[in-house]
This record gives sequence, structure tokens and C-alpha cells, in this order.
Amino acid sequence: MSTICVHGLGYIGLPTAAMLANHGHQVTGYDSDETVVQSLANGDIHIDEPGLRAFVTQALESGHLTVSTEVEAAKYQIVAVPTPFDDETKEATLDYVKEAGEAIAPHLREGDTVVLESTVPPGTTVEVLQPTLEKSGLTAGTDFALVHCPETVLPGDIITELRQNDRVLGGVNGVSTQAAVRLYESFVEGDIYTAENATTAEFVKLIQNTFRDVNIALANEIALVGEDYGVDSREAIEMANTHPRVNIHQPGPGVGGHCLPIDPWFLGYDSEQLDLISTARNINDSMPGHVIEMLREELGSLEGKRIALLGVAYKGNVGDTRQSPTLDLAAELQEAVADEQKAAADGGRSQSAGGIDIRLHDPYVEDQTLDLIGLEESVSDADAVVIATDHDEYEELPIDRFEEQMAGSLLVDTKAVLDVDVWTKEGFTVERI
Ligand SMILES: NC(=O)c1ccc[n+]([C@@H]2O[C@H](COP(=O)([O-])OP(=O)(O)OC[C@H]3O[C@@H](n4cnc5c(N)ncnc54)[C@H](O)[C@@H]3O)[C@@H](O)[C@H]2O)c1
Ligand SMILES: CC(=O)N[C@@H]1[C@@H](OP(=O)(O)OP(=O)(O)OC[C@H]2O[C@@H](n3ccc(=O)[nH]c3=O)[C@H](O)[C@@H]2O)O[C@H](CO)[C@@H](O)[C@@H]1O
Repeated sequence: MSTICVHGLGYIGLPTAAMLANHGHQVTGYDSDETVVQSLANGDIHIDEPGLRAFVTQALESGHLTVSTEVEAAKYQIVAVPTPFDDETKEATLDYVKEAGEAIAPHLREGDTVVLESTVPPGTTVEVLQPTLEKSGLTAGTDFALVHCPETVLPGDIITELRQNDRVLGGVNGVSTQAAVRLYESFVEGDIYTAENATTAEFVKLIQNTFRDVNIALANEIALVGEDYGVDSREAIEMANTHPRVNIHQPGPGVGGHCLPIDPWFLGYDSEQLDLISTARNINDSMPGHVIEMLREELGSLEGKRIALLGVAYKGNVGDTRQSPTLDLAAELQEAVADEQKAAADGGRSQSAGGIDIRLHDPYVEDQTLDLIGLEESVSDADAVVIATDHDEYEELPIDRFEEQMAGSLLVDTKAVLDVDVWTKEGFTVERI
């Protein structure tokens, strides 16, 4: 059993803190946002993730997990703070990592271990966190251990993957790495690999997500090329993947979430070599624009049209809307219609007063700032419905209600969730990416 202080109680820090507590460690969960700490102290679990409520409640009730607005001295300090991405400068914001280091320094003792779990550009552990921690007067690698251990859990399956995924750890020296190995061995059922150094571990995490992002970009480009040949790209990809060394991912309306659209850019922190990687990012970012082209092909002008977007979460069966392609699609639809109106005005043509009426539905998302409505209301009088997220619920949409409610008959199924034959037989036009 060890004492542990976890910094940041979000999607990663909270399940990690609970996992460690449920394995007998004495854990303090610290968050700089007092409302997060307060709500957890009241038993309100603010992160939406299957099984998390019961898991965190178990940890809190056992007394092994306490939440606090203060950092505690502990044998292990685990940092899981945000590392957001500045879209304009294409750089990671490392302020929260620095803040965490500054908060740890006064509590750091000889023999302690600091683990950075946040996803960061290569070099961050050594160049950013280490000097901040060394303001304590202690030296990394000799007085205290400093390690990067990237987190690879899949949202929607976090608790299982926390236990089962393999881990890659890299410390500022071998002693540091081994100190962290001892902690992760206490709950990880997968293999634990030790990287040469912290920068390598940072790099490994980034190339894992980059691999997936580039592969999805390939699938998206295959879909666009397939359209030119009248080939169903999903069928073609399925067939291609029967080859023992081919594994093409699935096309879709874009790549969302907190990681894949961001992490590949982190590789450009101190390198000018991003070429394929940045092209792939741009292909994935262009996919909402392709959905707009598909709508225009069938509907002509989008001005005055009512379009229902089903699925606002960034992927199926989760409620997280961070970097959601659906939200990009909604914004780009607005822009596309504004452009149409401007072009009409410039050309002296008359314009209708209306813009575009976009209706959003999602059974998982609870974000009050989004104007989410019920399924039937969203498709009512819609000229087209776009299925933008592969929630299980969308596989069984009520055809009769759609027939009665919709004004048009166009369905753009970006995730191939519908049975095309069934819907086509009922008179719908189904377009898939
Ligand atoms: N969400 C994922 O799927 C995922 C997966 C793997 C890795 N990561 C990485 O893990 C890190 C955390 O991501 P997340 O999704 O858990 O973020 P999050 O936004 O869900 O949670 C972060 C928490 O940290 C708190 N915080 C901010 N600054 C702090 C500080 N100085 N001290 C203590 N608490 C602080 C915030 O208030 C927030 O509650 C990021 O680097 C992310 O890229 C995320
Ligand atoms: C390497 C890897 O597996 N990393 C995972 C990833 O988690 P995630 O939830 O962000 O990942 P995905 O499920 O891939 O979804 C992302 C977006 O890609 C779209 N998509 C997906 C597959 C496809 O074939 N075609 C697509 O278009 C999908 O709809 C969604 O918008 O990053 C986390 C943080 O670092 C990791 O911890 C976690 O291991």
C-alpha cells in the first residue's frame, strides 16, 4: 500500500484515483476546480462513463479515496491535468502541467515519485515538469523519481482498459522507471514496458494516436475515391481487410474526441517533419465539408432547409462532445448557407429570409448549452436527416415515424448504421460515406 496524490479529477484522473484506492492504496484526489471537488465530496460523479459512478462510490465509501482542494504529500504524485491544444498556434498548452509541478514542489520529499500521465509533446517531462519540480531543491533521478506513463484508455471502456491495457513507462533514469513500475504493477493486468527515457514514452503515446488518425484519414480518402468509381467503400474495406496484413479503419464524418484530432499535432512541437501526418489531419477535418456536399447534391441549395443531425457526441454510445464532428458540421452548415446568401446578394438575386434550420438530437449528451431535442421533434418536417454518430439506438430508428414526420426523404448515413435495403424499400434515399 502506498500514499498517492492524483492531480486532476477528470476523465483520466478520477478513474485512476478510484482504481488505485480500490486496490488498497491511500489516495487523495486533488483538483484545482473547487466545484469538482465539492460535487465529488457530495457523492455526485461528474464524469459520464459506464460503471464509473459505482466504482468511484466504492472508493469513496471505503475511505481509501478522499477528495481535496489541497495537495497532499505522498509517496506517488500522479499528474492527469489537461493539456489542451491551441488550434491557431497548433501548440499544446502546458500551463496546467507547470501548475501541477509548482503545486507538488513544496510537498516533494526525498524518495517520492512523480508520474506525468497527461498526453504531452515529446520532451515535456524533462523540459517543463522537471525544472518546475526541482524548484523544491531536490534533483530528479537522484532525490526523487520522475516518470512519464501515458494513459491509453478508450472512453466508453475506461475501467476495463485501465486494468487490461499494456503500459509504457519511461523515467528520467532507470531508478525512476522502476519506482513507477512498482506502482502500476499493483493494478495493471497487461504487460508493462519500460522505455529508454521519458521522451520516448511521450513519443510512443503520440504515435499510437497518430497511427489511428492517419489510418482513418486513409479510410476517408478511400471513401472519396470510391465514390468516384461508384464503389461502396465500406464493402471494399471489409473485403480488403480479409488480407492478413491489411487493417483499414472506417470512414466517417470526421475524427473527434479529446485525443485523435489533437495528439498528432503534438509531434510537431519540435519538428518540422510533419507531412503525411498533417495531411491526414486535414483530410479528417474536411469530412464535415464532404457531408455538406452530399446534402447539396440531393437538395440543391441548403437555404431555408431543415436538417436533423442525429448524434452530437464525438463517437457512438458516449456523451462526450469534445471536438465532435457533428458540431463542426452544424457550424459549417451555417457558414455554407451564409455564403449562399452572400453570393445571392452579390449577384443581385433575391434571397429568402430564412437561414438553415439545424435540429440536434442525442440520447447520451447532457450538455445544457446545446439545444438538444427529442428524436421525433428533430426529424419533424426535416428535408434531410444526417446520422452523424453510431449510437446503438440509431440502428433501430422507427421508419414509420420518419415517413410520417419528415418533409423529405434523404438520409445521409455517415456511419453506415442503417439497413440500406430496408430504408430504400420504404422510399428513402440513403447516402453513405
Ligand atoms: N479523456 C481521454 O480519453 C484521455 C485518454 C488518454 C489521455 N488523456 C490525457 O489525459 C489528460 C487529462 O485529460 P482528461 O480528459 O482527464 O481531462 P479533463 O478535462 O476531463 O480533466 C482534467 C481535470 O484537471 C483539473 N485541473 C486543471 N488544472 C489542474 C491543476 N493544476 N491541478 C489539479 N487539477 C487540475 C481540471 O479542473 C479537470 O477537472 C490530458 O493530457 C489528455 O490528453 C485523455
Ligand atoms: C490509439 C487509440 O485507439 N486511441 C484511443 C483514442 O480514444 P478515442 O475515443 O478518441 O478514439 P476512437 O474510438 O478511435 O474515436 C476517435 C474518433 O475517430 C472516429 N473513428 C474511429 C474509428 C474509425 O475507424 N473511424 C472513425 O472515424 C470516431 O468516430 C471518433 O470521432 O484516444 C484516447 C486518448 O488518447 C486513447 O486513450 C484511446 O486508446
